[in-house]
Amino acid sequence: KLGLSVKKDDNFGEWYSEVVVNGEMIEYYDISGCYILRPWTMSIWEVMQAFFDAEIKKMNIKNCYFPLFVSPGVLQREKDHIEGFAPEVAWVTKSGNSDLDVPIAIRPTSETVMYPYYSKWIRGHRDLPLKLNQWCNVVRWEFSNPTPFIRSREFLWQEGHTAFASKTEADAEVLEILELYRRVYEEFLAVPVIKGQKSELEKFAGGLYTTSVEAFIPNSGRGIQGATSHCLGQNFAKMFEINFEDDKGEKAMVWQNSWAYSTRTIGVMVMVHGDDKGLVLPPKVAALQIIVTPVPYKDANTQAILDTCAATVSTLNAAGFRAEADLRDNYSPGWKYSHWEMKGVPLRLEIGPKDLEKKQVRAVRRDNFAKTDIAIDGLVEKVKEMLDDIQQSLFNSAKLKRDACVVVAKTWGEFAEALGQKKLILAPWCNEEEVEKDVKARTKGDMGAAKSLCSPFDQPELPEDTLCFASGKPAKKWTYWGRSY
Ligand SMILES: O=C1CCCN[C@@H]1CCCn1cnc2cc(F)c(Cl)cc2c1=O
Ligand SMILES: [Mg+2]
Repeated sequence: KLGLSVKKDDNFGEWYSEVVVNGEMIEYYDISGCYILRPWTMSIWEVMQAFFDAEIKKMNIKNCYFPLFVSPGVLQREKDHIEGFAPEVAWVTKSGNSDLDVPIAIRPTSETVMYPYYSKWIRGHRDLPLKLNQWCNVVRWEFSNPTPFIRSREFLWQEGHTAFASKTEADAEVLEILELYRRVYEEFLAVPVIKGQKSELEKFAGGLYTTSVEAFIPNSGRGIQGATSHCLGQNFAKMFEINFEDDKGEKAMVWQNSWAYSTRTIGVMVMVHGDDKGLVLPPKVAALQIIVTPVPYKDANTQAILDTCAATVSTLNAAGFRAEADLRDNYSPGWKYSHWEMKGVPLRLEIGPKDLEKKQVRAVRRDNFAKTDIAIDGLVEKVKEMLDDIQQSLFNSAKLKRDACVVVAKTWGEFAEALGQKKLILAPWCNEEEVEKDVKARTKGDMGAAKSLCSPFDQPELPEDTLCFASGKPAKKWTYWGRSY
């Protein structure tokens, strides 16, 4: 396993697919758009899952599991927005040699699977709020260029589906969940995101409004939806007759939300932090935070070096860190350095004869390659400090880089120029759907059209006479635009 054959800034697509394979996160599979998630990926997924699962349990949201298979009649219940998605529904049509009388769909999302039972279970206001989540896989047979983690035909996610007696409760939960998504990205993956609302054109067609956390990939100049939290209003309640007798004895429809994040989060993290030596993992999610490597020297006391490595690992593990020693004697120190750098391990501790003598270790950071000699005495404290600093500085540098990509555009000319420079564009918009469609039409091309990404909750000042960048009409709000995944 030598180094990468391309540089991140020279051939981003090729760099990405090599990094996820050489970093032992992904193995390509013989079915297009499907990928093997190796342990190095699953450990990252599990760290995020542990955090998010604990947080939703504090909100009294319960986990459940609904079937993978959807009967066709039920899937078509929500026909208005389904027809747009019909081509990506995967169907089971046979078992063994015999055809099924009725083909069965594989869930692309679970609204139509779950809501007939919400209707059955919700009778009176005492049955509310009903708040369920499931950790599962979904299948969408997409045809646009598949990319590990970012766009695959099967992916892992959580999908939350909640029902309330009032809109107020639903509105509050939408934002509570969105804040958890921000924390997943910013506190665990060290990726900056923008919280905002989707336009009418970009929102989930079956819902009332959509909020999202939007990330940005500087190398490709593309925005990417990081996670999404919808208020569904009473649309699904109407369709699936999910109503209840309220405390005044009146019949009322429930107010619902649905929200999800997926393994796409991991792809975003790789794209943002990776470098030309491979993965760069934020310590919070790294399966291995510290790798200890012996640097044996011809006549030095090799056994003492190996013993010190092992002892250092037990000390660090006892202190709650995820540390291992690479004591394999069939690989050189140099080989080990590039191997663990490729896998993105945040911190390496080298122990050679000199270090043994001085009762110290040589610490090497993965993010900036800084080398520091640390006394074995007080090692745990120093390692904690370094890992915290790596986590914070990964976020800080990603935020600086993302902010440097943001351009404010007030006219079409400025917008088009910024788009050509692969920027993330913040522009005043009249909020008219026709104008948004026009922007898409005018920017169509082999790089894909520009689209609205979100209108940030954190709105900059909008002076009275500000005009829309695209229509020249009075602007209503600031909105982020760009090409996207
Ligand atoms: O984004 C979320 C959060 C978690 C629960 N679901 C919603 C909406 C999902 C939209 N969506 C997304 N993709 C879909 C693909 C399909 F083939 C079909 Cl039939 C439907 C959909 C579809 O409704
Ligand atoms: Mg889709």
